[in-house]
Amino acid sequence: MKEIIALEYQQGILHMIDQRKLPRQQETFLCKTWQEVDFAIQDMVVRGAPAIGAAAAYGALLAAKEYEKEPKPVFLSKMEESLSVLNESRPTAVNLMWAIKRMRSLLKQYAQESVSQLVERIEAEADAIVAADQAINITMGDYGNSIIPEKATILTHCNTGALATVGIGTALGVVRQAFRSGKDIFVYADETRPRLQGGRLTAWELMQEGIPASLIADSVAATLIRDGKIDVILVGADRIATNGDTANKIGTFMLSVLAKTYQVPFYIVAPTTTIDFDMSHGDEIVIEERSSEEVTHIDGHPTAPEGIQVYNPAFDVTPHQNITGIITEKGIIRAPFHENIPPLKGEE
Ligand SMILES: CSC[C@H]1O[C@H](OP(=O)(O)O)[C@H](O)[C@@H]1O
Repeated sequence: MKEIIALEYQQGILHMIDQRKLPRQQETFLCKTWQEVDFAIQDMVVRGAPAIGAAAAYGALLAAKEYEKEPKPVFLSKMEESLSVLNESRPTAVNLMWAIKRMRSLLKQYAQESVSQLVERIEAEADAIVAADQAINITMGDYGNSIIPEKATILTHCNTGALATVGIGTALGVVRQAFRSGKDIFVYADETRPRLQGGRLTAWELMQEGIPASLIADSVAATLIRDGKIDVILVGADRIATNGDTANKIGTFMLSVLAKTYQVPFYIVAPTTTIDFDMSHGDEIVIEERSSEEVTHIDGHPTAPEGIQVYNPAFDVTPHQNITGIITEKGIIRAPFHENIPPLKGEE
């Protein structure tokens, strides 16, 4: 089975699957400049917390290549300008800011080196972020598979697969590992209004993999949960506070309330790069608001009356009290999360 690769850097160009066009058109979006990466993240050509972190890292590399002929002071100044813009391309997913922070730290730590050496280090760092995410996805998938019963019916929300990462996925990575390990699982995938990441992207990934599944309108989940049809709910994350409060795609909070009411296990699946160690609770998380057209149009066709007011938050925050566990590459973190969320490596 051909692995899905959301983005790939090849000889000065960042190749991305254009996720705005899937599943009916499989097109590649080419980024030759950091500004094109900034646009691609904002317009969700590439999306998903880990994937946009990797995209931003290669955006930094494209900037470094663009400015590498400049004198070092000019190079460093222009790099900071580009990193600042990339850092603002989407506000909620912490992986983006984490990738930019890694590039800033690298430029500071090796500021005495030549520009060409700095460019090489930036490329190596971007490649390392990709390699790490690929490995982390497998480890998380295996930890997650340990809590998936044989013949489990799993509910997913949004897209948390290969298209949201640079590996096999987070929550959908757990689904993949369970399926690949031979478990007879079934998936209900929320279509996830308004951008339909579930209906377009997760459905496509599940069919590519041959995983038995049904696509559902988001509101169907409540009846399935009430009627005991769901054994476990797996969702991704964009930012996790150190008390376990988690920002994820809009609609996640509602699922968590249903899960708690009907005692269905509700797991977040995310790498520790999604934990914001500077944030102690979810109230502080900035929730991205996106355009009205995402709600009033489908595939560019208007569905709502012209001029209707729209409120379109792209994420919501699930309180830690509703979360059974957080599946990471370091194991499954359970409550009390503020005690069990591991310190950053090197801060142990
Ligand atoms: C690997 S989890 C990705 C996470 O990102 C998605 O948001 P978006 O499609 O807007 O980037 C969603 O919240 C997923 O859970």
